[in-house]
Amino acid sequence: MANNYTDTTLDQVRPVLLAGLKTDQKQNLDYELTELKNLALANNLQPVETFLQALDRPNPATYFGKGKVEELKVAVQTYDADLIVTNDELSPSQIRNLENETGATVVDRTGLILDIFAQRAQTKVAKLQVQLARLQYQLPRLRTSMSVSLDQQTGAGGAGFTSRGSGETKLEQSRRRLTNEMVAIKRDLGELQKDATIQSKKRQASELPTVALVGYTNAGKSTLMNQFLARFGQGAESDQSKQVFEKDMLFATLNTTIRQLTLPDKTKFLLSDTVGFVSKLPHHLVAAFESTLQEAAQADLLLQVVDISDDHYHDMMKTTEETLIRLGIKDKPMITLYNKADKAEWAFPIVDGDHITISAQDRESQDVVLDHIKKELFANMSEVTLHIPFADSRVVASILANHVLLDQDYDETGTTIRVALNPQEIEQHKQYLA
Ligand SMILES: Nc1nc2c(ncn2[C@@H]2O[C@H](COP(=O)(O)OP(=O)(O)OP(=O)(O)O)[C@@H](O)[C@H]2O)c(=O)[nH]1
Ligand SMILES: [Mg+2]
Repeated sequence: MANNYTDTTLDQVRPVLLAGLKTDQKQNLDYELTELKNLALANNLQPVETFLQALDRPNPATYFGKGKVEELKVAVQTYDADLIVTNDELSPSQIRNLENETGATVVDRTGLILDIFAQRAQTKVAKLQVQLARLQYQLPRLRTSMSVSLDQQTGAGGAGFTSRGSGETKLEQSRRRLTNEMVAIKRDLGELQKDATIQSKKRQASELPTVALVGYTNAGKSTLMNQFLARFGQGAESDQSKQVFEKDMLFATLNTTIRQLTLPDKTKFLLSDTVGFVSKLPHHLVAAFESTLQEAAQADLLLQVVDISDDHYHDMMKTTEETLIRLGIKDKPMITLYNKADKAEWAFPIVDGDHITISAQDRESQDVVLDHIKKELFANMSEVTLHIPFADSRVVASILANHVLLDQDYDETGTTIRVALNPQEIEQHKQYLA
């Protein structure tokens, strides 16, 4: 099967061949290839043709079988394409052999994702995390680039050492350089993340519940965050410069932003926005972004944002679920937001249990989402009557700073108030229970 991406007007971008294996009946190749194509486009590459082969298992030497390798070699010349992108992560020797056989540079899905992350990284932490992931990916592959020329000289195709002496020493030097760099990055990240840990502890101490936006990349998480910030952010946070970055592109967000929202009824909670997911997220990247991604693990409630205008939205939801499990996040309360209903031409807002169809920019949708968040977060609140002596009147003030007053009365000994509190707060104020 060959897809023709006929848009050849973009001559400034590099033509690229996509190639993948079908090894498993259950595999959703169509979804994976659409993703791969989008990842390539995000890297300014123009896919010109897709090559697929059904194999029970990848060829250990060249990943593809002999015939397909030959086809790729011909296509490299036909399209004058010097790049092949593969759907799976290849071993260093598979990449090297495929490069030798086809005469093109081979980049696997992991390499492609790492390159996009590298282009997008803005903050110091994100830059260090991406660089760490890249070095970890490069380390076992060092021999690839070094030995391409060596193999060509000696005519050796298979794995193994093709050179001793100066070449190997250089390899050793490169390895040491990479390893040293990785140690330095980890140290710097450790320092920067110490601050983050302190802030996270402070947040926990503030006892405000946390809600985390999660989901596939480009689903609309940051857009929703900005809409809420503009309406309920803390003073300056509703100003444009304090908004998070939202854009129609893969991996617009690479860092985590947490902000406090205060609703008109005084309800307060923290909302976090973080990196989006894609299927087969490289494990080096997950490891390097661990602390960034862990924000969701700390949350009391997840909001999974789904782009229902994308035909593959079911697969994207599956990818999100799988990624959450990989991060050790399961059994957390979650509200699913079917977003971009305006684009998909679905009716909105529509509530179906914990699934809500919305459009991120629509106020009514936002209100419905907030109602649900409140129900989830404060489901365990109960109305109580407290009798607080005048001597403790600052307790009245502190409760009313965060809660809506349902009823109030006075007598000669103190104030009686009726409010909805959570179990911890009830415990905290139990001496005043009337
Ligand atoms: N039509 C429509 N577009 C939307 C909606 N929500 C978001 N978008 C657009 O979708 C694109 C991606 O939005 P973002 O908010 O950056 O997506 P994200 O989930 O934060 O993406 P990453 O940070 O890359 O993971 C932007 O161009 C938004 O304007 C919506 O409800 N309707
Ligand atoms: Mg975002």
